[in-house]
Amino acid sequence: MANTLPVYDVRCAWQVTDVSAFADRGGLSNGRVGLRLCNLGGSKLRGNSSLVSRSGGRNGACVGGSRALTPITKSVLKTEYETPAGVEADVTRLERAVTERGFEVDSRIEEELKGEGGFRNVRRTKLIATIGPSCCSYEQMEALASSGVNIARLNMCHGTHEWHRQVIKNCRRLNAEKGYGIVVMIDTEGSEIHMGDLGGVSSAKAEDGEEWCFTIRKFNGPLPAYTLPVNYEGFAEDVQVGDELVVDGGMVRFEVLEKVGPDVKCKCTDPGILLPCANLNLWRDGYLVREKNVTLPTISSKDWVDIDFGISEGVDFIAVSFVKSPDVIKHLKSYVAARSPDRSIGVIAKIEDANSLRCLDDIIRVSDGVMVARGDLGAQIPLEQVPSVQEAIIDACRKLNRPVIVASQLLESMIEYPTPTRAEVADVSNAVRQQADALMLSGESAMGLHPQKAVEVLRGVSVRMEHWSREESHHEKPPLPEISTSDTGRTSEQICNSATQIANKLGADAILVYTRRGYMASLISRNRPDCPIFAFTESRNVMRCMDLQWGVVPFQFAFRKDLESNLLQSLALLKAHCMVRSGNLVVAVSDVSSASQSGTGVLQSIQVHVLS
Ligand SMILES: Nc1ncnc2c1ncn2[C@@H]1O[C@H](COP(=O)(O)OP(=O)(O)OP(=O)(O)O)[C@@H](O)[C@H]1O
Ligand SMILES: CC(=O)C(=O)O
Ligand SMILES: [K+]
Ligand SMILES: [Mg+2]
Repeated sequence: MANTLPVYDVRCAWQVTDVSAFADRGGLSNGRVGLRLCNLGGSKLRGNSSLVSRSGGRNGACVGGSRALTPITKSVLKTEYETPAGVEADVTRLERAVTERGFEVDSRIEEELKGEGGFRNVRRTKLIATIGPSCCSYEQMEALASSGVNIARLNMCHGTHEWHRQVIKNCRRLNAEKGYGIVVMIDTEGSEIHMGDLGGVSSAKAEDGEEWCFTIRKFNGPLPAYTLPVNYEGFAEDVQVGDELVVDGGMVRFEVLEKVGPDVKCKCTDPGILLPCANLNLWRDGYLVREKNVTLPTISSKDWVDIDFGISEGVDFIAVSFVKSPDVIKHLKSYVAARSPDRSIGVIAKIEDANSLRCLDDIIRVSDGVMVARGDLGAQIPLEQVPSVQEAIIDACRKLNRPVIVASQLLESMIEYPTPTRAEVADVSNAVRQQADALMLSGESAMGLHPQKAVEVLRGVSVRMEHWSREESHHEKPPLPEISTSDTGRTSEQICNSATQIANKLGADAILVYTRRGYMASLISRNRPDCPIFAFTESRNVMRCMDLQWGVVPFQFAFRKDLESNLLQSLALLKAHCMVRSGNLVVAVSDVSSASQSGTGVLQSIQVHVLS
């Protein structure tokens, strides 16, 4: 079998290993493995479904799947906190930049601003890439970063802490050596019902009509044929004969035939590729069976270990899977605040559990951001509801002033193919048009064949659609409801709303905001102004956290005594570095309190400045 492989463009060793594992398992005949590899080599066989069946669903390319290579090992709870790896180098570089140059900004943005397009072409939608075996080396990550990735996501369902630590190190190194501002997000596994690992192989294929056994028995090493382990002890008790078992958001489906002790015998009704740790959902008489998942903790004991790992590594965001209520987010936020008193870590609520839709606003209010996790969400609510729920979540986040990420299957076919489908481009465009703060790649970057191309597609589509939306809906934005409750909050909010209106009316090139914790930057971003938002802050931590927000370009900068001095000083620096030009018009606001000359209180103002 292996002899046939070199004929084709098989790109890296793990794919070959993987295929042999696959072939050994007897999942596919040798001939078909050969054909699949053919396909991995490029686009020539595209659409030739008689040769390459895509009935494996979204994971049709999963001979390239990778879990077998990075088995999950048991992690050890870290109680002592070390200095997060590489954070020091990153901080030192930033401090040096701030002292030597007076400010710090992501080198990629700096290049963009110096270029032809200047302000106008700055991408407003932020890009997130899940890091996996296809893109985890320093060079591969550099390629993704140079194509515009703002945030690296680490899915704690896969890989060891050692593996994740190395990826985080690569991020720090890129920031320190290349001047990038890559932000790090971890994503918890959650304890919803899912399959265990597949005894060391990276995937298995279930064919139509085959009988498989889902079992709560534990195995060490290879699994018996047609057997799949389930992580949840109550599984065999909870299922009923006739239930539909939906795997991985609908990629494979089974019907429950019979229960025998710890084993549940099922018949495959929708064939496809089974991946380790894939989520399982039960449907009965056309309804999702919810009871079982309600009793499982949102943050499992493994998740707490992973969260401790994230805190000790100095990550910027923690995304929580299968959030059901606001309480868990509140709990985690206070835990993180106690464990990491000097650095804030943003907590992102993933909306993928049907229960979360009943208390969506409350969840959004207590979170630092939200993710529309369409993969699992699509298994818990009817698929045709996903687009309207996505729009509702985006709107709710805008109203409540929280950043929102649209995730999963944006460019799913690019796991295999070098170009996206037209439908995928339309889906990405739609999310950009809805003005989500960020778009996220999952398998496309983690285990796909074209991670960099996928990022480039997101970037290209974002810039194009943002441009088009600005032209189309100029000044037609409906007013947002007021969100502030305190007097100072209301003042800031009105200042930001008015600054945006002024900037839009005057066709400003940028809004400059001087902000200590990023709140004012978020209030401006919430208005989705026509021009980019340059957000100056003193804190590196705030700078990183602001990078999730739509249209915000974060700068680190040492504040002067008042808005006017900050404005003049930062413009002089930007001009000296060719990032602004004569004739540029900027609107500036600040939450850095400046005592008025007469000493009678704090003055907030909007300044308009045309560069000489
Ligand atoms: N660190 C990793 N090591 C190995 N494979 C990975 C890693 N991260 C992601 N992958 C692969 O990429 C696929 C898609 O990644 P993604 O993060 O969307 O995970 P998922 O398991 O589908 O679940 P979810 O996103 O709902 O947590 C995974 O199924 C896995 O095969
Ligand atoms: C991202 C994720 O967890 C999902 O779509 O299910
Ligand atoms: K996850
Ligand atoms: Mg999910």
